[in-house]
Amino acid sequence: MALTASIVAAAALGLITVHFVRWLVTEPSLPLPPGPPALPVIGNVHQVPKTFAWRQFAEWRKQYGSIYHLNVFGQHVIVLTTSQAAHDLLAKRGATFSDRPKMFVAQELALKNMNVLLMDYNERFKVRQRLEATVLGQNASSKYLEFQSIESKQLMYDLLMNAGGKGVNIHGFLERTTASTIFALFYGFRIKDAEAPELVNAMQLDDEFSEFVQLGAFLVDTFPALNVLPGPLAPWKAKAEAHHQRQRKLHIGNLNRGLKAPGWTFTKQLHQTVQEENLPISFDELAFEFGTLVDASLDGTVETLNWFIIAIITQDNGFVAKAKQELDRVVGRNRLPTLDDMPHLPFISALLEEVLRWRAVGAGGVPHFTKVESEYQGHRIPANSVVVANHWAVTREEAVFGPDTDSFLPDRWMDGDMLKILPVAGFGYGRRTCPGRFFARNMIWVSMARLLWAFDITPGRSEDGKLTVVDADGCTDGLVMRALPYKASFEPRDENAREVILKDGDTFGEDLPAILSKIGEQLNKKNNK
Ligand code: HEM
Repeated sequence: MALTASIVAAAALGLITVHFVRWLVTEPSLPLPPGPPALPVIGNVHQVPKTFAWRQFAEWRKQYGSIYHLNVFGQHVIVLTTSQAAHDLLAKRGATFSDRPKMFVAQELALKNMNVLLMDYNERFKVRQRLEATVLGQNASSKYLEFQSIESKQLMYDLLMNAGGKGVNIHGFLERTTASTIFALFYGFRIKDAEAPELVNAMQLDDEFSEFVQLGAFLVDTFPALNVLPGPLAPWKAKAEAHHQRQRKLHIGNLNRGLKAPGWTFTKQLHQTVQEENLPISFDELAFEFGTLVDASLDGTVETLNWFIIAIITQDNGFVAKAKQELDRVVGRNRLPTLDDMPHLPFISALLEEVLRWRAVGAGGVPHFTKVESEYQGHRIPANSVVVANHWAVTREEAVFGPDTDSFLPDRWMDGDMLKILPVAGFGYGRRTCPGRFFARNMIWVSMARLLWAFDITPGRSEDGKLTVVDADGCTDGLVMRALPYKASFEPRDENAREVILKDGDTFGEDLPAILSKIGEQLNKKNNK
């Protein structure tokens, strides 16, 4: 009896202890980060603007500081507004903060879980990340310089031929340049102009897809149980399936083309790796992997270059003349600058950093997700929170970047080592940092250097000859902040510039298979070492 009583007492004590420990672990012992006051059920939904929400998110830093909390229909959203907070959580605690929020319609229905950007940080994702690094890492990216140089020469030629005088909307030329570089390396064919069906098709699908990733676009994203509804009551199902089929047709068609193309391609290289290493990636999945990379590469690169032109037109406080002086001193007037000149052209590199800061094209940030609860600076970050670094706010931190963060001031990158070691917000953070950043940087740098070396760039003129006004703040909403259409005029700076561009600027006669084979040889020689 005494033994039974002792056992009962011990069991009771044990249970109390377990409950106490569980309470300690699970009960919210720390407060949530501060944030705007929430209403029952809808939380802060009524305070979040329907468009350009990222602007309000950046504004809230003034009231709530470097980390704040929103409630969106019960979903915890943690917004990070300083470089330090973003780096501390998304990079230093990457093992915890590298998943993605569930976007039911986009990821599960429209893409059948085949889009790497939306995948959770799991083994499946890591296999793809490793594959991407073999063709997009810093070392691999150095093998594409010659081809990137050819495409940027073509850009100079196109602008010389088409964008002088009253000027034109040059977006299509920038789009062609990036797309052609990417499509050639991935699939073995170049893009002649912005009307090429391969490019038009990809851009249309990209626009269509962005509808699927708008916050609140589908109620079923918030309540996935609604997906059991039959077709007529669940119109998103047919819409997502039709989109999936269109994407599949495009990506499978491109992959087959890349595998059959003469010379080396990304598709051949990675398809071979998948087979040799017996990786668990089906043909469809591989096709979608390439499709995602192509989509991700176009927007960021094209829009960053486009914002650079707008900076030249609207923000010139002397930086254009300074850049031209540096170029003329180092490069002279008889050849285009090349990526080999980079170490000697620090001001051009400062321009690149400043445009990535001034107009980080993913202004609202790309959301991460955490499945486990954690603590930061005395605040509780609940399990299953969306965690997003607001790039607009992070890039406007005066304590980091100095005063006047809304202005384009490249000199802020010329002195002070602190900025040089900062993770660049524009490419995201930690284990989800953009894998295409080396490739993109080279492409943008060489184009920027050549544009400044070759042209005087001014706003375009209207039919009656008046200078048009370019709005540096006008932009589209969405995941990528695109500038609104504008006209710009590109006149060669001097006869030398015209001659150099004309000399071998039309590059469509180049032997693409030979160039690609050489890239493949160099890449694999290095990889095998
Ligand atoms: C200036 C050009 C570019 C910018 C500003 C940019 C920006 C970004 C950002 C902000 C992210 C999200 C990072 C995060 O979640 O924290 C991202 C992801 C990604 N980017 Fe880029 N990107 C650019 C060019 C490229 C290029 C050229 C490629 C491929 C060739 C590429 C492929 C990707 C992919 C696949 C992801 C998804 C990574 C993941 O979810 O883990 N990007 N990029």
